[in-house]
Amino acid sequence: MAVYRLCVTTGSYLKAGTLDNIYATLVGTCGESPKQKLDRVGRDFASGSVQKYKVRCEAELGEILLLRLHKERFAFFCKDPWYCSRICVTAPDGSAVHFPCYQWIDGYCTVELRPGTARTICQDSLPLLLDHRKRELRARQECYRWKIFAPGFPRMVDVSSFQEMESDKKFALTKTVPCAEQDDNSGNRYLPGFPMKIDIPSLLHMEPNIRYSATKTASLIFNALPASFGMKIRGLLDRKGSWKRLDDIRNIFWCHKTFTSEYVTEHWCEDSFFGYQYLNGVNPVMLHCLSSLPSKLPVTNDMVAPLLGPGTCLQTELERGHIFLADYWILAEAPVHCINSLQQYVTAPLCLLWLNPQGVLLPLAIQLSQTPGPESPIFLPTDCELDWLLAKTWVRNSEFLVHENNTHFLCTHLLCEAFSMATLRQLPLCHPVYKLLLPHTRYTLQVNTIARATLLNPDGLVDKVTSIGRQGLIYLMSTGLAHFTYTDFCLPDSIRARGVLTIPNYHYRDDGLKIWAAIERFVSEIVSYYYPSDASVQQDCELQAWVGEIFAQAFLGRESSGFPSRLCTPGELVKYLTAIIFNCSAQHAAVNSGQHDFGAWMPNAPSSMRQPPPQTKGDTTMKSYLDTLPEVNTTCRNLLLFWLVSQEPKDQRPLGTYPDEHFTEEAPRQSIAAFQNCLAQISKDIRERNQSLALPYAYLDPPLIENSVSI
Ligand SMILES: CCCCC/C=C\C/C=C\C=C\[C@@H](C/C=C\CCCC(=O)O)OO
Ligand SMILES: [Fe+2]
Repeated sequence: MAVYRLCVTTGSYLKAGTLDNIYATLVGTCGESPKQKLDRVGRDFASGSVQKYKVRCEAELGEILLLRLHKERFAFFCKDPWYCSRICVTAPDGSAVHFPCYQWIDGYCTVELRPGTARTICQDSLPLLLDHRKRELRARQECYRWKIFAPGFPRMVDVSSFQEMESDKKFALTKTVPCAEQDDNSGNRYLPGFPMKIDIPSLLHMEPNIRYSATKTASLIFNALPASFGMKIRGLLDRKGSWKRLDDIRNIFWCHKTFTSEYVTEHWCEDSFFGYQYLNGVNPVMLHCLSSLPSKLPVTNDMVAPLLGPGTCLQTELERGHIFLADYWILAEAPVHCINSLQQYVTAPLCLLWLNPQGVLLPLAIQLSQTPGPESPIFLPTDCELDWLLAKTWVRNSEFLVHENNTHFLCTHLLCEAFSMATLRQLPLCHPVYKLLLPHTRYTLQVNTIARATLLNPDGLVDKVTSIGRQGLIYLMSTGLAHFTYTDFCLPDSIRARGVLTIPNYHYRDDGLKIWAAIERFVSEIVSYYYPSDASVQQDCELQAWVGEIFAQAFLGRESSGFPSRLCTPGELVKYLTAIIFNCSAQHAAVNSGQHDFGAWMPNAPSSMRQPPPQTKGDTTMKSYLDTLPEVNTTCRNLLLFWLVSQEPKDQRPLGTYPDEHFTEEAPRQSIAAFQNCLAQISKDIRERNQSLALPYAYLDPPLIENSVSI
């Protein structure tokens, strides 16, 4: 008789425990144990419990290859989901094998787990294990299916398949009809008290392993309700018409003021703060260094000489690499729509900036369209104050649109969703890249599903608050994806290509590069441990299918994007994984967490403009300025969203924390510890630097960065 001891850990999430019966079977190289019920005196599998059981076999099983967990009905009780964290099996000779699980097991089924030692497909030779990999992936591909949101968009998760799974329907693996056109919109409706439509059905059937935890859901609701209730009872969410005075905007939030939101309210008019936001605001990716002016922006030396001062000229400053451009060309053909039944406007400005000898970035000239001419005057800091303020506000509106739709939603949320999907569909649980990436995909499918149901749906929040609405968003994101490159995706390359390596006080760049380097060091240790040669990368067909699927589904197979469609060396793999982890964590934090800070003072980030851009100078009054900014209800609806998404709902996991121990070998665990030490040092340096700054930059302080896109 051989006795194997099992130590079973149930997760400590709310309702993680189960009343269902759990049985176990051990499969080894020398045979299989009988299926045995895991049953002790008292309550089994309570939330947070660690319980020990014995599995008896007639003879020893040899090397343990698989652990089968069977979940079956208990008496007359109905199905009770179980979150199993891990199981440790101790063999009769005292050796221990760890089986990471970290998943919800729903319904009555059998789950087969492999020991925690990570293995690529090339490292497996036993037919049993090769077959297990295949079956695991087939099941995942059946569960997580791609769907097309709109032509030109990265593909996304098909949530209706979870409902279909529940009702055991049969269907094709990928739906090819764009869902923006095919959906039955009957579930998309107004709920009492809500200012926009909500697509309820898509929220109901989330697969438990990608669903927000109860804590996170409760925290999101808890953040939303008091803020929306406060605005509702003051009538702000329903009040149409212009703001009567700029100062009234200060009173939208009385208890959600932050140090930065107050700073913005004080300094928003200053040119130096306008320039600062290109470096350390929520959209720090726009600037390109110019060596000559583009013909579409005919700024002359005479125009800017008063600002440049004596001893220099535009040509000299161009030669010195001190002239930068923010070009909003992408907005030129964006459709516009109506809000509160009134036509809204959009434009595609060009904003020229100068890095002065004191190291301060200042706006030099603004042209509010891509076509120069008498109807598109070039606005200058020397113009009258309100003309210049209005021109800058138009640029801030363009910033809002490009930032929210492309820098934020497309390049972090949607791309990270595609990475999550490919990881779930193409890599088995035992694959080292799965173990590495899974923590960086946590809650991404869920938050994007919520965003699609509340923001991107017809008459959802995007239609209610932005000048371009949902159709404009679809245009902007598909055009953005068609131009997005691997260079843009990799921070060091993007900094180099944009020529912004030496601008002083560019904290996003400095902190971002340190975090990039820390991730790169960590990833290269993991990769070199599992991929000793070029051949080991090239022959890993699961890895190649994963990268191929991302290329096809996220980047729509566009070769000119520069994204790889296959990986040939460990170095290429390191860069690719580093970029994915950086964008899922740090990049999202940099472009997400400051939305309330920089947007609460609405004129700094207006979501829509109600008058056409000025074609002449000297006509702007405070009244025409206020009549151009969004109406009261539009402002408040947008600020509600900014408030909500700037705070990560509870149940956070900061960058580099891996409480789910997917890696069980010593080497990767040491690499994780070294990564954590490195991030702690970066945090210390950032906090020290911030002490001497008038406006601290903390968005890339590692403890404040989430591992994944989860809000
Ligand atoms: C006012 C109530 C809205 C409720 C929505 C609840 C949560 C939001 C869920 C996800 C948000 C994700 C992203 C959205 C970002 C950009 C979308 C485009 C917005 C725009 O163009 O206005 O934020 O992290
Ligand atoms: Fe976000």
